[in-house]
Amino acid sequence: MSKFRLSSLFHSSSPSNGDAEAKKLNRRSFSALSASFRQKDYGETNGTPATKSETVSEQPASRMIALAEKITKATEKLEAYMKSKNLPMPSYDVDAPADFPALPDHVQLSRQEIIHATKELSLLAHGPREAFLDVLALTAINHYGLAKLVPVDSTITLAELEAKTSLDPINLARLLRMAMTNGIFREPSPGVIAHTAASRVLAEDENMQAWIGFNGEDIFPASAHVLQALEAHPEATSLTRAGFQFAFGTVDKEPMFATFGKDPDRARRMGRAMASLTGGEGYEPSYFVDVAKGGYDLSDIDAAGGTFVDVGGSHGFMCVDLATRYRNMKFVVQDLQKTVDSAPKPLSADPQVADRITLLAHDFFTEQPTKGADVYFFRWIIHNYSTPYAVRILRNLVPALKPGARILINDHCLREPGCENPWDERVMRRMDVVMLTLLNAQERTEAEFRALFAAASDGFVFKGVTRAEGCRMSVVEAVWQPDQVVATETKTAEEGAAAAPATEAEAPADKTTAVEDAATAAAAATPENGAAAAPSGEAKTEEAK
Ligand SMILES: C[S@@+](CC[C@H](N)C(=O)[O-])C[C@H]1O[C@@H](n2cnc3c(N)ncnc32)[C@H](O)[C@@H]1O
Repeated sequence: MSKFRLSSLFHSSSPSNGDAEAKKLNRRSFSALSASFRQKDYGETNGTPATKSETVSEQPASRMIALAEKITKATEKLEAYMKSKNLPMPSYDVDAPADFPALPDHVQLSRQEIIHATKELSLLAHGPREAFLDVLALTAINHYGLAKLVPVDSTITLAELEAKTSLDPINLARLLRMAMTNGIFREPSPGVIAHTAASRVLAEDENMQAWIGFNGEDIFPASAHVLQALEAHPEATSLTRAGFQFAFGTVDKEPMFATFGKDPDRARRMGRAMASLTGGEGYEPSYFVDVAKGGYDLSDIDAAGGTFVDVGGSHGFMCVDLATRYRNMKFVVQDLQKTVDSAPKPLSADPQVADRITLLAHDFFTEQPTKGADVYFFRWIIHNYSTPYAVRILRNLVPALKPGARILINDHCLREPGCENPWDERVMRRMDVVMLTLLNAQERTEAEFRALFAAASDGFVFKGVTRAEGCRMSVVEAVWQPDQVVATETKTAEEGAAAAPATEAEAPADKTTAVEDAATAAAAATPENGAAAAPSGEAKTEEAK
């Protein structure tokens, strides 16, 4: 029976601290919630999905224990029967039977009890915000705003609800009832609809609405077309030939950001969704800024009054944090013209901070204009691009680099399968596949980052990857050592086929124009922009800092 066990996700790896826990539960981001799987158990205060007989506020802990006991008893019954009949125990070993053996009714009942009770226990352990699993029902409920039409404190009949939507009664009921199987809404009596904690989140949390909309209406259709994209263009490097373009009829026409640039509501939805994902626990800028937390130490550069360039730095929130910590060095935040234009001015209320930060319009597909800086920093940039584009971005630095200049990439860095805790592994690998789906881009392993620098120039000496405890993002570092450059011209010619975009549609020049057109959308995808509009108290607005 060894392979058939409750997920290790439910085991706590460290006891929770009251303040930290409260902070986490208040934080309205999906990454924050998922992080609780890495570090905490939910304890006795967590709610249950409401059932007909029990509500969230009644005896939540006893429901968890009752379910666990039910699972144990039913499992014991099932196992006793199987042993008595000499049946093979359930297993996921390669030679294990693919189907359960036929069981007498009373044993089959035990098996069903295990399935239902583990599902309910799993929902409880996830918490209401993570109950959002089945795509169609959820997307439709979100699209039609049904959660907002159901009163929080009372109930509504299906007929009353139908009168408030354009959905017909049959489809309305079937979508709601499908969602109920995931703890979203409940039907306390036939035809009467009430909220659960999960559907209430859907009614009240705009970040969640954005996340479900982006997932269901953008990522989901794009995912369904990834195979078509891969069949047609197996190299999967073009920004205009991803699943997204096949889904929305824009193959060889425009990258995703350009499409979103034409539709501000859709762009805002993506911005808010991405902000919720990457703006929370495990992704805070402090993991880079705060040396005590394992962040990157810039004291030597600060002491020398050096310069830090944040390439694609949006509105400069990282540099504001860094300049607040390091009081001597200077900062340049580079982004597309429209993003620079929309940045708050001054960037910080503290003139000592603001005066050391320069905002500069720069397209990273052109030559780096800030020469001789100490650090060139890319946060959430390189993972947006397939290798030919990423190499081009790095190579555009070369004319500006002085010996010893550091290039820091702040992205996910994928470890060997199974080395992350299961939840983090899932989050990071899902992000990797979403990058493929939308942009033909990717998350990278250390070896892949190393290869990226090697393809860009021999002058980049790869230093390695560091990652602060509790952070999902890594810092990938290379140093410019021009004496390492050998036969640059020969190498450039040799690697051309591998590193340079092969077709006109893939050429960065193409992409640059499209991205310029879509600067608003691209900017909307940044954590601080999305969070600025969010209701959460954790919003990372510049004003808030
Ligand atoms: C995903 S956001 C990352 C922003 C920021 N580095 C962070 O950590 O949140 C990507 C940023 O790259 C900018 N960007 C996109 N294309 C660009 C280009 N060709 N040149 C410069 N910046 C660009 C966008 O405007 C946006 O601010």
